[in-house]
Order: sequence, then C-alpha cells, then structure tokens
Amino acid sequence: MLSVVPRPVTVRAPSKVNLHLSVGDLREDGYHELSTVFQALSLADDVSVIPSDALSVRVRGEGAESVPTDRTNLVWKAAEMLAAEAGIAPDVEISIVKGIPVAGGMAGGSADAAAALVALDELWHLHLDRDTLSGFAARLGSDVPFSLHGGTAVGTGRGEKLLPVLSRNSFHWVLALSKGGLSTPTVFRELDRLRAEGDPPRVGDVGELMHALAAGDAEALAPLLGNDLQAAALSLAPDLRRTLRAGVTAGALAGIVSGSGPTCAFLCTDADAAVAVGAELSGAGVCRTVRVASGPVPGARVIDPEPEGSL
Ligand SMILES: C[C@](O)(CO)[C@H](O)COP(=O)(O)OP(=O)(O)OC[C@H]1O[C@@H](n2ccc(N)nc2=O)[C@H](O)[C@@H]1O
Ligand SMILES: Nc1ncnc2c1ncn2[C@@H]1O[C@H](COP(=O)(O)OP(=O)(O)OP(=O)(O)O)[C@@H](O)[C@H]1O
Repeated sequence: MLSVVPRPVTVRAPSKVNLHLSVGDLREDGYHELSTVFQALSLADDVSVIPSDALSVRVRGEGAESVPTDRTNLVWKAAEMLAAEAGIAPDVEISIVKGIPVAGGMAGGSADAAAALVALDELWHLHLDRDTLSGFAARLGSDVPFSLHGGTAVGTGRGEKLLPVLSRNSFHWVLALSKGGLSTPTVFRELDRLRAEGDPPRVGDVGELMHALAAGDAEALAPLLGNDLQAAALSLAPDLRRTLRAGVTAGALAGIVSGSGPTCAFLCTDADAAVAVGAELSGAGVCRTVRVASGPVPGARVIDPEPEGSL
C-alpha cells in the first residue's frame, strides 16, 4: 500500500511599522482607542504547519529563545480556535522561523498568529473567507488583522478595523534592533502616566501623510511620520534618543520608534541609501543590529519554502 507523506504548508507574514499612530482615550475594556496608518514591511516570519500526533510549537531564528512554545504562543491559540471552528483536533506541528524581532514593536507575534491562521486554513481545507479569518485575527490581538491584510492601511478601534490606503512605489527602511524588548501594555501605561503628569507630543492630522503615500514621495512622507507612543518608549528606554539621532546623522530622511518600540525605523531616499545608512548605523554602536526592509508588501500568504540549507 502507498503511504502519502504529508507536505508542510508554509506561510510568510510581514512585520509592520506605524507611519502615524494617534493614541486616544483608555477605554473601559483596557484598550486605547487608536487611529493609525500601518505599512507592512519585508522583514518577515515564516510559519510552517504539518499534521502530527499532538499540537506542538517549535521556534528558531531572531530572538527564538525568548518566545514561548506552549499554549501562551499566539499560534497555539490560533490553532485551537480554528480547530474548534472546524470541529477537529488541533494535531499539528507548527514551526516558526523568526525574522521579526521579539517584543520589538513590529508585530512579530501578530505576524505568526496571522500566518498560522492562513496555513491551517490551507492545511485543513477550510476555505474560510477573509472576513471570517479577520474575525479570528481580531480575537487574537489588535495587530493580527493587519498582519493578515498587509499593504498600507488605516486602523481604527483598537487597531483591528482596517481600510486600505492608496500607496504608490516602494519605501525603503532601515530598522535598528535593540538588545532588549519593550512590553506593549507597559508602554501604553507609561503614556497614560506621562499624560496624567503633563502634555507629551501628539501627532497631528493624517491628511498630508495620505497625499505623500498616494504620491509615493519619501521626502514628503518623512516629516509627517509620527507616533504618540514614542514619548513613552523614550521615557522607558532613553538610549533610543541616541539611536534616532544616529540614523538621521547617517543620512536617513527621518526616524521614528516603531509602534511600542524599541525598534527604530528610518525612512531612506531609496534602496541604495538604505544600505548605506544601515552600514553606517551598524558601525555607530547605537543598536544591537540593523536590517534593511521595504514596504508595502502583502499580508500573510502561502509560499514555496526555500530548500533546507539554501539560506
Ligand atoms: C502598539 C501597536 O503595535 C500599534 O499597532 C498595537 O496597538 C499593539 O497591538 P498588539 O500587540 O496586537 O496588542 P494586543 O495584544 O491587542 O494588546 C496588548 C495590550 O496592549 C495594550 N493596548 C493594545 C492595543 C490598544 N489599542 N490599546 C492598548 O492599550 C493593552 O494593554 C493590551 O492589553
Ligand atoms: N509567536 C510569537 N512570537 C513572538 N512573541 C510571542 C509569540 N507568541 C507569544 N509571544 C509573546 O508576546 C510577547 C510580545 O512579542 P511580539 O514580538 O509580538 O511583540 P511586538 O512585536 O512588540 O508586538 P506589537 O508590535 O504587536 O505590539 C513576547 O514577549 C512573547 O512572550
């Protein structure tokens, strides 16, 4: 009798940077009302799923040692959610290859959760539509629907309600990765504290930023980047000021803290400039390592995995 060896399904999911992040009031459910513009970046995680005897999670790559492999991992929760929907047992081995820094403000865990939803939908032949998958994504975390969606989008509510944004051309980024991570709830709490004591800067209107995106104009976009969480991230990790200054000195058009930090994202004129800024920044001793990335890129999608050893 012929036995069929199951093939893994592999899904790549992007990181994100918030080009504009306006944080509103703290709601009764513990979340803040947000208005944000997300861009999906080419720095990505790959998630593979294959049938197994029981649910298990393996992690390798960037910061893998600090990622849980038990039921607290978002991919575990994603598998249990989809299996319950399908009325089957969640017996799969899930392998994550991390490219996105852990607790870096770039939606790494959210990318994995979105990738797991897409991969298991494919593996189990569920054929769920995008709206249904987005519903599951929103239950897993505020950033997960965007990791599924990709591209450039406005997020409202707690960040989970999305509308696509017209964006021309690719934008080129250098990402300065930090030694440690920052906890997202701690950064939101720090912003509440700073606001109770004073008046940290708030981002302005988003209209001009939309025009710069539609025009694909990096020079116009640079001065319009803004993040209300930046003051809180800098208060918790003051060394990031030095990192932000160093990126601009190295030739970036502008630098911001990505989401809740501590990763700093630098917008550059073009791909060559990004490589030059990255090289200069990595020699400046202001971060653990640098990555060059571009955006927008698509959301979580099935890929043909690279053969083992080809990287
Ligand atoms: C900072 C951002 O990355 C910007 O896109 C997101 O707002 C964070 O999204 P996320 O990591 O998916 O966050 P979640 O897992 O949904 O929430 C983690 C915690 O962050 C805080 N949180 C998150 C989103 C939001 N709109 N308001 C909040 O106050 C809450 O304390 C929440 O308990
Ligand atoms: N698959 C996962 N990958 C990374 N971290 C995970 C994962 N699942 C759970 N976690 C936990 O979530 C915490 C936050 O990690 P994550 O990388 O998602 O942060 P982040 O990129 O700052 O998130 P965001 O930008 O969405 O706020 C980690 O410290 C880790 O304990």
